Amino acid sequence: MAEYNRVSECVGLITLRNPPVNALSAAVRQGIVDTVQRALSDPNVKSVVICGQNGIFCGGADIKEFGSNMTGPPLIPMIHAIESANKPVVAAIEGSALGGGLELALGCHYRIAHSKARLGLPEVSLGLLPAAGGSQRLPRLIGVPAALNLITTGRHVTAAEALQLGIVDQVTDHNTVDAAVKFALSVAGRSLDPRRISTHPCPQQPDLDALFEEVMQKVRQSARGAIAPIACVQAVRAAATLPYAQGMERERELMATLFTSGQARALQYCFFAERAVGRWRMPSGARWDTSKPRPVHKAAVIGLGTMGRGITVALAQTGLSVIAVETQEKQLMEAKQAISGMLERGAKRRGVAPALDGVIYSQNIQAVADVDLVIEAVFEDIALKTKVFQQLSAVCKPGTLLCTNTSALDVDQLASETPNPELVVGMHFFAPAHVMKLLEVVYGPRSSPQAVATAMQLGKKMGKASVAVGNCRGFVGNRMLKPYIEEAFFLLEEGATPELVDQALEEFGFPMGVFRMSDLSGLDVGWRVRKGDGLVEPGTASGRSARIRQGRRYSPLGDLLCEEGRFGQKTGRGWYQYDKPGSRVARSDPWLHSFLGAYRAQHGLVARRIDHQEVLERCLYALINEGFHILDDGIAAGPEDIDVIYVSGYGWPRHRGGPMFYANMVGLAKVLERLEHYQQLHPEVPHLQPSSLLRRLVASGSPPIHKWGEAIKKLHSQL
Ligand SMILES: CC(C)(COP(=O)(O)OP(=O)(O)OC[C@H]1O[C@@H](n2cnc3c(N)ncnc32)[C@H](O)[C@@H]1OP(=O)(O)O)[C@@H](O)C(=O)NCCC(=O)NCCSC(=O)C[C@@H](O)CCCCCCCCCCCCC(=O)O
Ligand SMILES: NC(=O)c1ccc[n+]([C@@H]2O[C@H](COP(=O)([O-])OP(=O)(O)OC[C@H]3O[C@@H](n4cnc5c(N)ncnc54)[C@H](O)[C@@H]3O)[C@@H](O)[C@H]2O)c1
Repeated sequence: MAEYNRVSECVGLITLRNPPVNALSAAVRQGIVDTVQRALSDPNVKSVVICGQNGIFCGGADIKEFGSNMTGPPLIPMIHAIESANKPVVAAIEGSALGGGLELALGCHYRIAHSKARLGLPEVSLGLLPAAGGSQRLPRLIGVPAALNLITTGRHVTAAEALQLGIVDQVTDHNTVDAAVKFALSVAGRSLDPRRISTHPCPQQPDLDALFEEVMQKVRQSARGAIAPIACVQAVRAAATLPYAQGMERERELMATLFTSGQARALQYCFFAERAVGRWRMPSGARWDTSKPRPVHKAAVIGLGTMGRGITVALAQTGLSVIAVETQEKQLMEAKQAISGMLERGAKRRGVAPALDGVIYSQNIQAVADVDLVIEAVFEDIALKTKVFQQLSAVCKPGTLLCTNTSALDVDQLASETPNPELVVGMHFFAPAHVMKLLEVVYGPRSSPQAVATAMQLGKKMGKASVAVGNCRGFVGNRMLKPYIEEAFFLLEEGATPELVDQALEEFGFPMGVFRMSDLSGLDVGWRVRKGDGLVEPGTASGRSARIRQGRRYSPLGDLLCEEGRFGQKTGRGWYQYDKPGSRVARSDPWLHSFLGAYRAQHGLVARRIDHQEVLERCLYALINEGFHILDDGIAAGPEDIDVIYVSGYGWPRHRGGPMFYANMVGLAKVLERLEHYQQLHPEVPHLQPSSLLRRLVASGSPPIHKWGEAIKKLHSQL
């Protein structure tokens, strides 16, 4: 709703009231229509101010309404009525003015913003475009290049940048509503014609065609198959080349296509999923809203290799004091230099002072005695980690939370080696830890809810998409990756090339296919894990039996490449070749193709034609199938947790919503049918055997994804 008051005798003050972000729900839109009409028809009112309650102007259209039948007055005529008003209307912007919120403000004649406010048109990240006139008014106000940048990226700008761009007329450090009321009084009676943005032409832009061509090319490249950024460019082009009314018609047409698209559904699902994972729950019944996190002021990182350095930076950047411990002197010196560099570069980017003094370096584990939380990032070796945890338990003050960044070791086992297993959780960061958005917070049966709450809160402070998951081999992300990678290896054996597999996955929307990714992260990483699992048998045994290990199909292709010293980018050779070790540009490698030919011949395999569809089905459905196992096992509390992990940590294209959302879109029955098909062809591959949860969901009528939680509970209670 919107509340109306008369202030300073002749200013009509309209306050949007719809917590938490004053989204433009049907009731708010009706409230605005009614209160604007009331202000305009009151002869005592000379000007109008629109603001939002609780320090936020407006978070835009109510996204929750999009999936339903939309009722209430539409936004476009509502904003048009404001712009056409014969009394000045001033937007008082505190907090955020985003999407429809900024479009509402652009319909006002003036905009006053608080210095801490943020403004933007983020519709593109929801698979939409600013379709309440934003795509037409913003270019008219700030010019085509700046509008293209804001609308195609959806980025939020600070009040200072908004002032510089000309989006707002004034920025205040004081009470924004008071400033806006004062301003409204000062402009009462002035001509409003120059203030109606829709009546302006777009500022002249030389070589418009070349500009749009260049932007379109860039946008297509970075969109990786997403359609909204392209529609955004088309809408701005309409603003630049057509009269306003025709531009609005084009905006409507483009929005009509986007609004009902699967991509918009996927992106809006991601928006809510990212918020839903913060409301974590454990199988014990412990939950986010009943578990109080401990305060963390001082933290420690043990082991300053690749991960420890990034974790130290991430912690220091949130303002924590960090004790960084490394046993090797040379490593410690190198780490100090690397961490300082990262902090300096990060601070420069954010325009703040680097938190160099926030980090204290030490070779002595005793230095961590008074920290509130420790993150261990030493070598992946259970004996070493156990020793470190025992030392920490002896050194740290009572109640210090002990976290491990292990990628694959058993968090429960580590916990059981400490006197206080309830204080132990996994904090699984991804490399580089100060950049990657994802954090898996891994709890074991003995982790206390408070420990989980503390790690989740710390993750949020670091700006991570933090997801609480149960303990199992590979947790959620890496466990699902295993069948995906294995299928890719099998496809090579059957006739595919790394180029074909990668192309199919990249066209699907991954930034890198599985083989280019493997070259980047290093083939030796998986090799070490497979060796540890007793799967690697050096040598050149041939035939089918050489490819069955531990009772299931196994491809030694990755091991054979490692035996050749081909570890990927770092050695300049892997699934592709590189100009030199460390180079990033992958080129097709004739050696690899002859190697594959010789391998198939040696194993009696006949290469067949494999198409993109098969690559996608085998790799992605195997991964999705593991996701269903994970849900069935209770390792992830819901499909949103899996999807957030994949979108924020594994490059799953956001416009496809994550693997479980994708399965829901494809249709569970279809996923099941294809898995059954491939399982018949490859009976020796257990990960192609459809999960019983998938079967049960299909048997219960394939409920939509937001009902899976309920369905899983019901199915479990029937077991
Ligand atoms: C605002 C934020 C920056 C606040 O962040 P903060 O961290 O403080 O809080 P949270 O993010 O945790 O949010 C708290 C809570 O609020 C929920 N929420 C936030 N924003 C919205 C929203 N806009 N709508 C609904 N709910 C919202 C959030 O989910 C949290 O609740 P939860 O229970 O999930 O924990 C931050 O929240 C933020 O960034 N919000 C999103 C901002 C945004 O993206 N805005 C744009 C929205 S889309 C839009 O505005 C579109 C406009 O251009 C209007 C277009 C008109 C459309 C009309 C339909 C036309 C149909 C076309 C068909 C044509 C047919 C034909 O003609 O033929
Ligand atoms: N590298 C990745 O991509 C990645 C991703 C996620 C998780 N992890 C996990 O993070 C952990 C660290 O991995 P990394 O890649 O950073 O390893 P790394 O080899 O780069 O660094 C480990 C560091 O720990 C130091 N160290 C060893 N024993 C120590 C001790 N007792 N006290 C203090 N320091 C000690 C070593 O000197 C070394 O500098 C592992 O458990 C790994 O599985 C790695």
